Amino acid sequence: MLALRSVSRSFGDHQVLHDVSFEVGAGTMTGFVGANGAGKTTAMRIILGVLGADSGTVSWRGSPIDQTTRQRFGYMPEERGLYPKMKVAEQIVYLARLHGLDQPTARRNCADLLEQLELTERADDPVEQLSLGNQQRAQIAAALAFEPELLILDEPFSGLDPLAVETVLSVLRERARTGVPVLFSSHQLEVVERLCDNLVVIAEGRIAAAGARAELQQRQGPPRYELTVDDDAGWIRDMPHTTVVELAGATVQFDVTVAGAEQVVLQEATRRGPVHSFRPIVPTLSEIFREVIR
Ligand SMILES: Nc1ncnc2c1ncn2[C@@H]1O[C@H](COP(=O)(O)OP(=O)(O)OP(=O)(O)O)[C@@H](O)[C@H]1O
Repeated sequence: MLALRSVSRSFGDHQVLHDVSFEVGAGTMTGFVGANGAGKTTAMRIILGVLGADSGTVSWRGSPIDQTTRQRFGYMPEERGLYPKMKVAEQIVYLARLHGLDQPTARRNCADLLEQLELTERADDPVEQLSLGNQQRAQIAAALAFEPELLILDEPFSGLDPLAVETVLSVLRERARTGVPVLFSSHQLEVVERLCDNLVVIAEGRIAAAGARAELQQRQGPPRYELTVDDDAGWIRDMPHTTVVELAGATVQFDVTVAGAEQVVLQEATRRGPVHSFRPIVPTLSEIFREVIR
């Protein structure tokens, strides 16, 4: 498990990270979400040791991270980093070899990854001749080629078309399934909440929320329901432990302040006539964090 504890960092008198703490567990895909400039890249660079923290700690499997440990982390930096003139496969094999893999394993991993990422046909092309989306897939292959223990990816989905997002996602999910923690950044919460079960939300260098998507959705506000009956639903105003949020003729949205109050409302509705629909309203994370991520 990767753990950050109270990590702070300033550039001059601009404090970019304030007491940042979160964890990325084995086998989970964790989305690290925040607006442009929120501090995602800075935090990732601190995890990778490219940058130091002013205070706080980063640990991997309970121990501080050293140079040898870092060698086993796969990183896709924001500025990308493949050599434009080198051929795709040659470069991936080279990088895998740099991380200690023998030639046959490096070649095999490269071929497997290119196939999974649908890049096999471009294996012998120089990186600079690939479209930006394909260059991005090649970057992802490079980060994965040496069988890393941990994956840190800076905006791996930006600029990819929807089909490419699915391809990259399935490759990352497969890694996560084998126990590799995957942390990836994005400034698009609506993308991340669809792609992963765990999220870390950062706003202006502070962690606004962290945890499982389902928990983050539940922690916010009282449970809300929507009911549609046959005619005017105004009677709901007199029901106990309910607060009407919106009433439009036969359809009403209401919050309950006591668990089970919604069942009493439903019984009353049924007693009065036909019920056309009744459902809990679970807000999307984009709705919950609208103020935080713009
Ligand atoms: N080397 C640096 N020197 C000075 N300021 C920096 C440096 N690196 C980052 N910053 C500042 O730190 C803040 C956070 O930047 P960072 O790149 O970590 O954000 P981010 O969340 O990754 O944003 P983006 O989505 O735009 O990449 C920004 O205000 C940025 O200008």
